[in-house]
Amino acid sequence: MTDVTTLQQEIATEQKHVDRVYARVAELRTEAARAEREGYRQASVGNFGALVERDAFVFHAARRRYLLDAEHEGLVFGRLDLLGGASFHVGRLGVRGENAETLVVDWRAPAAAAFYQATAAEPQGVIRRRMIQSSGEKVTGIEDDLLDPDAAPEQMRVVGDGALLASLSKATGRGMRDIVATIQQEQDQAIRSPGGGVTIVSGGPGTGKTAVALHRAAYLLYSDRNRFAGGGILVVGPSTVFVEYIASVLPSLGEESATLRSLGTLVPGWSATRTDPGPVAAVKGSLRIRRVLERASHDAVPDGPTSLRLLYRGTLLRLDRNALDRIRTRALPRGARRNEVRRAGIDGLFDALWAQALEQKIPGLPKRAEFEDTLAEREDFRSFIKEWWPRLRPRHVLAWLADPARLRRYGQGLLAPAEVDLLAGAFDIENPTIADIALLDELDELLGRPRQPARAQRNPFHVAGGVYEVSTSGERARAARAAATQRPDDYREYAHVVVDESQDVTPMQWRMLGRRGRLASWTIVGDPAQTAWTGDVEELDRARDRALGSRPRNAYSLTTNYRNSAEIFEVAAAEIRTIAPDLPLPVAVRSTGVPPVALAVPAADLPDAVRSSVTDVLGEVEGTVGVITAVARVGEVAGWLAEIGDPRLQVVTSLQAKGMEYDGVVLVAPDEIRAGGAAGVRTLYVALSRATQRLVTVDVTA
Ligand SMILES: Nc1ncnc2c1ncn2[C@@H]1O[C@H](COP(=O)(O)OP(=O)(O)OP(=O)(O)O)[C@@H](O)[C@H]1O
Repeated sequence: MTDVTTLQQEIATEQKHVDRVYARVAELRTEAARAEREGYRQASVGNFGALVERDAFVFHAARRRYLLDAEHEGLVFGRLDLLGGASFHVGRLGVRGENAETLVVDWRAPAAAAFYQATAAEPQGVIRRRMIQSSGEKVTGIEDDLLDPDAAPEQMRVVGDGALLASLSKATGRGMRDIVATIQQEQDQAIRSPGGGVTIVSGGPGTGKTAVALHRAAYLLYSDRNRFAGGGILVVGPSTVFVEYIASVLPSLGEESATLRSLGTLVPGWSATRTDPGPVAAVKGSLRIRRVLERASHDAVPDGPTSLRLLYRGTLLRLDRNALDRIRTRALPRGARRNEVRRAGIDGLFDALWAQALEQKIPGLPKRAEFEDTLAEREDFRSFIKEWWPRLRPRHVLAWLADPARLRRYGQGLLAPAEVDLLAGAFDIENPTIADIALLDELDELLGRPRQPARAQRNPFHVAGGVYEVSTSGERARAARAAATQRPDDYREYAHVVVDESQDVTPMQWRMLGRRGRLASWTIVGDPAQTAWTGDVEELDRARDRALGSRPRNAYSLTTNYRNSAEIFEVAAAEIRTIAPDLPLPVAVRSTGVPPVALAVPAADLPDAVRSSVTDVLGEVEGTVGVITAVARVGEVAGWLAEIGDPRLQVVTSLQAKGMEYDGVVLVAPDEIRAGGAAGVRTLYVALSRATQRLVTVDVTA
């Protein structure tokens, strides 16, 4: 133990430095605000080039001010003392003094890497690593690691024990705890993996995969801002609940250039939160469904015209259903995109009608070109085309799958009869599921877009009538945080794509992601043991490899569970061991001495038991409490708890619980989650590993 005076003296030393840093930050903030104001004042002067320069200047000043504000809390969190006597402080932001001397090194800078990577075995020139804890601007604690005792000068003091455990024992509240100060070596290596290629991070529950993914986004933006802020970083998570949960973390990392989406909201115009039952999801997620969709995209429109009749110069020309079908199929060879080849369909009609006209020897028949022009101008012909070959949207075609007869036809030879039965009734275009979104995206590609005449390039600064925009970047600067949302809705040129909980991405979803990452490097984080996928595993690997392309890969694995108490993880581990006895599991580093509670009650008593467990757990933890239950039960359970009305409480399905973290968890009827074989066990494993402090399971007795 460190004696109190030594600790106080060391805190006072650090406080002195921290005070100096905050004084300097206050100056920098004033300078940035002044630069911003000055920039605005120049708005009415100067030529076009000067205005652009001013825009850039204002933008950078505003961004700097925003970062200084955002990173205020706990700005300095570490210090390294090096061989040779030098030392420096590490923090959320790099800060220089008036004479350009370094006051704080940014945690993402190469110089700070040793703060995370040095160990006693490999000190990397570091003698003492110091974690500085603070509240606001006040230093409240210090924890040291002496990495190279032999090199330590006599007067060097070492205080505290176990900074990591100290930070882990804090309640988490809503939103992931910011781990920037306590990143561990194995995590740091994944965070700083090269910006190109594919970085694959795997690890069991609570090993910090999500934390690593988000810190990596922040690191990439820092290390190559031009490339990654310019193109943008897309971060994809499994559900909207999860995306909301992590959304607060990126701003706290000082990053605003990342776009966050769930798999159900990746396609503009759709926001799906509903999940399909496992077996349905497996069929909808499999690559076979792509061929089913392609067939649908080439099929005749339901309720479309079944024949064409035209009176031409007193003679009736007619095409019946078979003829129309033949023309359509000829115009749509495999791979053709219906919305792009409408012209071929119309040409097919002209061919057939012209042949009839010749055959019937219509008196005074003009040349073919004139014949076509006359027809093309006729209202009856035009309205036929509109109905026979309308512009199809993905939603139209997906809706056709709700018709069992069509589904059977499209699935012929691709889907087993039992699979067709499974899918019958599984499509509701008014309320699509998360899996349907990937199908809509696929259909968008299969259908294509009508060819538009090329438009003249617009000068982005041109407003109208020769007037040029002069204040755009003022707005841009104010909206610096919203930069990501300024991209068009269907933006697909991301510089980097981060996929969290990647074990649950289906083959069809990999295709959807692949379309958004054609030019990107990738970070993929996941845990195969947590997957709910019941479909073909090889197919899944193939689809993933295809999306990631031949880019070089770097794999990292994380081995320490920072979330669960050892007591809680033991229960989760026992569950997954029933199907994977040899699976390497992470080590939970923290013990609370509080064993999880396992209740079993008759069905009639379940509501009361759940209510009282939830009330107890809310009383025992300071932060959030998650009630996790099978999908089919969630509405009912939410009803039981409606009266509690505590904002810390969240009722979620076992699928929505993916990636989430709560201080206390009440798991309702775990058997119902387990039902359904290995995937059920994996889903239950996820649910059991969500709690940091308290876990109660409430089973139903027979
Ligand atoms: N080095 C660390 N120091 C302190 N806390 C950490 C560290 N790494 C991770 N944590 C914390 O551990 C918890 C779990 O992290 P995270 O959610 O990223 O894990 P995960 O691997 O994505 O989990 P899962 O696969 O179970 O969803 C979070 O509260 C995170 O802040």
